[in-house]
Amino acid sequence: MPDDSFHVFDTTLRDGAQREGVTLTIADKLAIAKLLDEFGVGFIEGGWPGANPKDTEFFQRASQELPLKHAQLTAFGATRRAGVRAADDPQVAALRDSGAPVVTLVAKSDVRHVEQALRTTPEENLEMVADTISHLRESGQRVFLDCEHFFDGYRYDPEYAVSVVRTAADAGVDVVVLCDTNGGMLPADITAVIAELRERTDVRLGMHAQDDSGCAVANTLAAVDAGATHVQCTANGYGERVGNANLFTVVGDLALKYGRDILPDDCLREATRVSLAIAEIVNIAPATHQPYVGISAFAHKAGLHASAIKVDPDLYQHTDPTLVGNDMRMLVSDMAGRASIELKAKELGLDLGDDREAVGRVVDRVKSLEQAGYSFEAADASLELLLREELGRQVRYFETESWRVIAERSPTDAGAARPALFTSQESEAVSEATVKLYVKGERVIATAEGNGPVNALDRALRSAVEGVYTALASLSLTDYKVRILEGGTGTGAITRILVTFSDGRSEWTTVGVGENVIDASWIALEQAVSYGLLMQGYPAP
Ligand SMILES: CC(=O)SCCNC(=O)CCNC(=O)[C@H](O)C(C)(C)COP(=O)(O)OP(=O)(O)OC[C@H]1O[C@@H](n2cnc3c(N)ncnc32)[C@H](O)[C@@H]1OP(=O)(O)O
Ligand SMILES: CC(=O)C(=O)O
Repeated sequence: MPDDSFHVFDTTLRDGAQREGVTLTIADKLAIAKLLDEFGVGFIEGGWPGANPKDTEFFQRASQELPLKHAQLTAFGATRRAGVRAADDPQVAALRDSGAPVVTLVAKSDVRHVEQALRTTPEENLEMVADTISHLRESGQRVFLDCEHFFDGYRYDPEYAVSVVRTAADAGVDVVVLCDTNGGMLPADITAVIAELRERTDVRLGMHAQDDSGCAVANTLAAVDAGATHVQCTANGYGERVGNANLFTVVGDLALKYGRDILPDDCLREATRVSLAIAEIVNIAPATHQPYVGISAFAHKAGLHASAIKVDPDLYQHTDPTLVGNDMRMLVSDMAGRASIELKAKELGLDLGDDREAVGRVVDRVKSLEQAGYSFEAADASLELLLREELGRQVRYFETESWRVIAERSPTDAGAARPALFTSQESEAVSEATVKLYVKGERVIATAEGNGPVNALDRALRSAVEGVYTALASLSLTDYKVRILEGGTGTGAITRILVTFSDGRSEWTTVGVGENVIDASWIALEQAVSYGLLMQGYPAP
C-alpha cells in the first residue's frame, strides 16, 4: 500500500476532457472517477468548479455519490485575478467551497505569460500565487500548484520561474508541479531543468507533461529520475491537443520497471479493464496498440517470435501481461510458422497431438489463403474451422448446393414526382434469397426476404437449418465489415468480408473472400453459423 511519499495524480476529468471530441456528462464523470479509484490512483482531478455549471454540480454530487476507497478528489482552478483579494474572488470561492480536500491551482511561471496573457506585473503574479495558496490553506485544503509553461519560462527567465516556485513553497504549497504546457520538451531538457531547480529549492516537485513532442511518458519518467515524486497523467493519454502522459503506461513503467510501490495491492491488474471501460464511456475506440493495456500489446505475429515464445514467453515479452490484466495472443497470418499454429491451437483449446504434418498443412493453407486475400488475424473462428478440417475433425452441419439473391427496388408510382438525389424513395429496396442445402442428408430449399442481400441470405439459411438445429435461433449476426482489396480495380476488386456472430455471451468472427461481395459474404456466413452450432454443443457430423 503506497503512502504519501509518491503521488499518482489523474487528470482525465479535467485535462482529459480538454481533448477534441470528448464531452462528458456528470454521470460519465462519476463513472470514470469510480473506475480510477478502483485502479488505485491517489488523486482524481474532477474539473474546474465555478468555470461551468456541470463541473460545479459534479463536485456537489461527488461528495455524496462517490465513496472513494483510495483517491482524494481534487478541484482545479486558477489563482485569483489581479487586483482583488483571494478571499473576494468568486473563482477562488468556488474552489474553497467545492468540498474537495485538495485544490490544484494553475499559475503563470513564464514571465511572458504574466505580461501578455494575464496583463499584469511579475510582482502582482507572485502576490496572486501567495495570496491564493494561503487562503485555501487557511480553509483547510491541501494545495498543489501547476506551474504553467514552467520549462519554457525557465529557459526564458530562470530567476522569475524559480521565484514563483519559492513563493509557493513559502505560502505552504504541498507540491509544485512543473508543467510542459506546450509539450515540446525532450527528456534531457526535463532532467537538466529539474537538476538545477533542486539545487535551489527543497519543495516537493511534480510533473505534468503534454505529449506534443511524443515524449510525455518519457518526460514524466525523466522527471521522476530527477527527483519528482508526483506524476500527473490521464487515462489512455487523453488531453488537450495530442494528449497527456498515459496513466497506464506511466504506472506500468513505475510499478514494473522501477519497482515502486505506487498503487494499492492488486490494483495494477485492473489496468486493462479500467482502460477499456473508460474508452467506452468517453466513446473513443480503444487505442489497440497502447503499451501494457492495448489489445495488441502482447499479440505476436512473426513466426520466429512464436517459436521462441513456445519455449519461454519472456523471450519476446518485456513483462508478464497478466500483471496488468492483459493476455498474450497469437496472431496467425502469412508470417506464421509451425510454432504460431501450435500456440494458437493451444489458445483455442485444440489438441494437435504430434501431428506435425497437419501443422505444416495449416501453415501452407494459411499462407496461400492470405495470398488470395484472406486475413485470419481477426477471424479466430475461421482459423479454428480450418485447423479442424486439417486434423480430420471437419465441422459440416450442412452442405451448400447453391444460393441465389435478387435485389430490387419496386417502381415508384407512374406520375409521382421523381425524388431528389440523396432522399429515400417511398418504395423500399428489398432482397430475396433462396438457398438449397443438404441438412443431415435431406435436401432443403428455403426462401426469405431481407433488407439487404446478406440479411436475406442469413434469414434463408436460418429457415433451412433451424428446424434441425434449434439453437440457431439464439445466435445473431452482430457485425458485418467489408474491405475492398486492390482498390484500384473498381468493381472488379477482391472483397474481404468479416462477419461477427454472438450468442449473447461470446462473439466469434469469420472471414470470406471473393470477387463477388455476396459470395464472399456467404463464405463467411456459412462458417459463422457452423462455428456457432459447434459452440452450442451440437456434435460435429
Ligand atoms: C494549461 C491548461 O490547460 S489550464 C486549464 C484551462 N482550462 C480551461 O480553460 C477550461 C475552463 N475555462 C473556462 O471555463 C473559462 O476560460 C474561465 C471560466 C476559466 C474564464 O473565462 P473568462 O473569464 O470568460 O475568460 P477567458 O476564457 O477569456 O480567459 C482569459 C481570462 O483569464 C485570465 N487568466 C488566465 N490565466 C489565468 C491565471 N493563471 N490566473 C488568473 N487568471 C488567469 C486572463 O487574465 C483573462 O482575464 P480577463 O478576462 O480579466 O482579461
Ligand atoms: C496545467 C496544465 O494542464 C498544463 O500546464 O498543461
